[in-house]
Amino acid sequence: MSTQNTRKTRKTPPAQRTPEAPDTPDGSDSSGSGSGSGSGSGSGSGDSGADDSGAGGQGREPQQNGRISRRRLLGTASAAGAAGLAAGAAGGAWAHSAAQDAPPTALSSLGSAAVSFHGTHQAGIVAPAQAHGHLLAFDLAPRAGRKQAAALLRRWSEAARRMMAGEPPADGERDTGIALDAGPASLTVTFGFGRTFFSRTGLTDRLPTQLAPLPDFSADALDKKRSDGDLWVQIGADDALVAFHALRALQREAADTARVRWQMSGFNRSPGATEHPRTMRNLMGQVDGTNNPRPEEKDFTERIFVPASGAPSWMAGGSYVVQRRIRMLLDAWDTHSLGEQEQVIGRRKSDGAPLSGGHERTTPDLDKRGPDGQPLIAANAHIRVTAPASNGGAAMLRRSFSFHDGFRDDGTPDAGLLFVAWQADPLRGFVPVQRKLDRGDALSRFLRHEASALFAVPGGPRKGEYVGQRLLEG
Ligand SMILES: C=CC1=C(C)c2cc3[nH]c(cc4nc(cc5[nH]c(cc1n2)c(C)c5CCC(=O)O)C(CCC(=O)O)=C4C)c(C)c3C=C
Ligand SMILES: [Fe+2]
Repeated sequence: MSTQNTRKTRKTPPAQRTPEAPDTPDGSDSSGSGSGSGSGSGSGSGDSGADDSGAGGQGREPQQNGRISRRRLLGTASAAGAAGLAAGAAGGAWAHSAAQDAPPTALSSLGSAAVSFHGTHQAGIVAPAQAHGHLLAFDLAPRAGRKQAAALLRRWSEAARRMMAGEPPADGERDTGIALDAGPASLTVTFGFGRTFFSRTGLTDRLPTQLAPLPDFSADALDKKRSDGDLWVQIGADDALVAFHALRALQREAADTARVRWQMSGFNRSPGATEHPRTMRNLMGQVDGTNNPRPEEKDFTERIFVPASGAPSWMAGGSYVVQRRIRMLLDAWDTHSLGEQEQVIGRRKSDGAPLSGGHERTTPDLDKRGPDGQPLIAANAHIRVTAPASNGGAAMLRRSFSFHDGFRDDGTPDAGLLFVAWQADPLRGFVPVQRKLDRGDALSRFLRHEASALFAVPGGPRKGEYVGQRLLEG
């Protein structure tokens, strides 16, 4: 599978690094050449076809996503301690003077990971979700049409390409400076088009049938002001300032052409926070993302992406994203015992293993019964109701962010999941599964669906192209 490419940038020249600190877990130099000549000197050539895989929601193995340089271990306190121990072991006057005279050594490798803007698919779909995310929709200004929209997408694409490479968003323009000192920190920027974009720009003949409005679900209590929108932007980065810098740069660039309709911010676990890369946890404490489709599965690409021969042609390599703000009733959730909580999902809370036995990656046995004759995974357990086998094979790639926007008037947390699901066709992904959930699974009574949106996310741009060019100029 060819997806967007990844590479490593090196902000810290080799001369500034301690000789004890290995570049990679096995101690080999991840730069390949070892010349450390700045951006693009890493093991990938930037556009060489390296895979942005790693399965959304899965733990981040350096070898899985090719995005991790100088081992993220160095970003942890224990790693900093280990580096200190190594320096101590070298001992003597050299170590002492090196500590005093050498320029400061980078404590973290998080910043140096870069994702390429170019590729078959846009960045920010297959790569694991970053620690910080901003999801926002813009509406075109009343006087803005197709020409202004095209100019905006061109400006946005150039700014995104530059920031994802660790550069300021525009040449010769005063940057805000918010991300100064940091590398790209795995920044990805992803752009999409909502149904209303096509009427605003006179492009209704190019409206994909897949952008038909989602059906009404009985459990929905949607805030229209925080739903839908002409344009969608997803920003993810492993550094909060890098993420905000991108958000601010794109919002400034929109200028008079488009206004923010809504914005939601979320988070995930920081890389390096766990001893080993692990699947994410959500705010209910569950391991979340285990049974996502995986890039190595043979039907992954056809499930998630529009094929090259797909219709409309401008969506080749693209995907459809459903975003929902789902508030969790955490106070109610917390009143339930561990056993009850595990029954709701059908998996163990500690390690995500199915209640039918095994470990996290064991296929759940939906037929297995306990000594009482009852199914070990309850009839209304979330994983039974959402399993592709229960929904005519419907599958989606979930790549969500948790959110916490303070506390509501009643004192309960305004927190939950910014659910983000990717699929080649929402009618074979989100819609049938949500229809089933809407009839009631055990989890639904702890959730409130408060906002919803569906966007067409075109394929990744080729070099020199901007996102959506095939739609706007094709
Ligand atoms: C319409 C689709 C889905 C919504 C909405 C949804 C909300 C939601 N889910 C969790 C927590 C978990 N979901 C898990 C699995 C899972 N969920 C969906 C779909 C929706 N979830 C699918 C398709 C699956 C995979 C099913 C399977 O094939 O086994 C799990 C288990 C671990 C995992 O596989 O990820 C958890 C936990 C929350 C908290 C939530 C809304 C806030
Ligand atoms: Fe789920």
